[in-house]
Amino acid sequence: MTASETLPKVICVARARIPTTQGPEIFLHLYANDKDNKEHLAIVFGEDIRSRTLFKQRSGESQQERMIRGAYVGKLFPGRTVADRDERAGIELKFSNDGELITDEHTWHDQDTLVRIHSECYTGETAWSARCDCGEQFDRAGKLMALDREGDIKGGSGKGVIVYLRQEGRGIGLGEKLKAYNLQDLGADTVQANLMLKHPADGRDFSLGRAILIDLGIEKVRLLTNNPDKVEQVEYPPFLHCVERVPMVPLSWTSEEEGIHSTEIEGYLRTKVERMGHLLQKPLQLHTADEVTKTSITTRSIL
Ligand SMILES: Nc1nc2c(ncn2[C@@H]2O[C@H](COP(=O)(O)OP(=O)(O)OP(=O)(O)O)[C@@H](O)[C@H]2O)c(=O)[nH]1
Ligand SMILES: [Zn+2]
Repeated sequence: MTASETLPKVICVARARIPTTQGPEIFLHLYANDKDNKEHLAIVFGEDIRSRTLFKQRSGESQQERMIRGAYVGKLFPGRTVADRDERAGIELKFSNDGELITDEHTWHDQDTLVRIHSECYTGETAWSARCDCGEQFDRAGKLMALDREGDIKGGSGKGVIVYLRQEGRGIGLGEKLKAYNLQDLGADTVQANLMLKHPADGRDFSLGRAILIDLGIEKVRLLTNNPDKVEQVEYPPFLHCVERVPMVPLSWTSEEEGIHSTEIEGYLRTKVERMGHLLQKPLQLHTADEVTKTSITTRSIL
């Protein structure tokens, strides 16, 4: 993907601090755009990852109005009157003559950033579905962004972005996805079911994800995905570059207790690998010496 490809216009409408039940606070950004009328989101770990469209100064706008939109530096507290300066923290943002945010030490830039471009999945994220791993991926992405590392995976150390695209059902919407589930219960796989409903296997468009990342000043992306198409979509020189693909191995593949264990999930993952080219491989199950004398390496059938 090169910069000659048109980038949709996005504008961050509002941002708010969300203390989470998991520990770290996040900054939820809501976007409007010129391609669809959906409210795409960015879940941002780190106060200093700043949306350029949110922070751009608007003529005639008061400091109070800026704070209400979420275009403030540092922390809000009762009695605060200036958005662009946090007296308590001693931080002040600078702007160019035409009101653009000037990137300085108070704004995250030019560093590798852990990113997930995640498509909405109501069933997997909210309805406890064991048909897919979307909910697990969403949770793990957030966890990894808060951690310095998890096993041999370098985390985000409190910095990261989950771009949350309202592309339910790989873009076909929840109603059609429910019909696809019924077709799957009748024996179709997730690709066949989409095609039988006269939809493309995967009709998603990640250009809004690119535009949101660029708006947030992200340049070098460590992308949490198994989907090669997402890696390709994030390449947008000279603005955006995927420096690393960070695999998301299903928890159930490395743990008997954790993760989703269901017949449906095996078929879902199998289809991703065999029919959608996802880069997923079951880790080798190494028998440790104290379990068996032989040191054979056995691999469970991949799928
Ligand atoms: N049409 C259809 N969509 C599904 C089905 N199961 C999950 N989905 C959708 O597939 C999408 C999952 O996408 P993501 O988890 O963001 O990404 P991915 O393409 O699976 O690749 P990763 O980044 O490796 O997770 C969501 O929009 C889900 O709603 C299904 O059976 N049929
Ligand atoms: Zn899902």
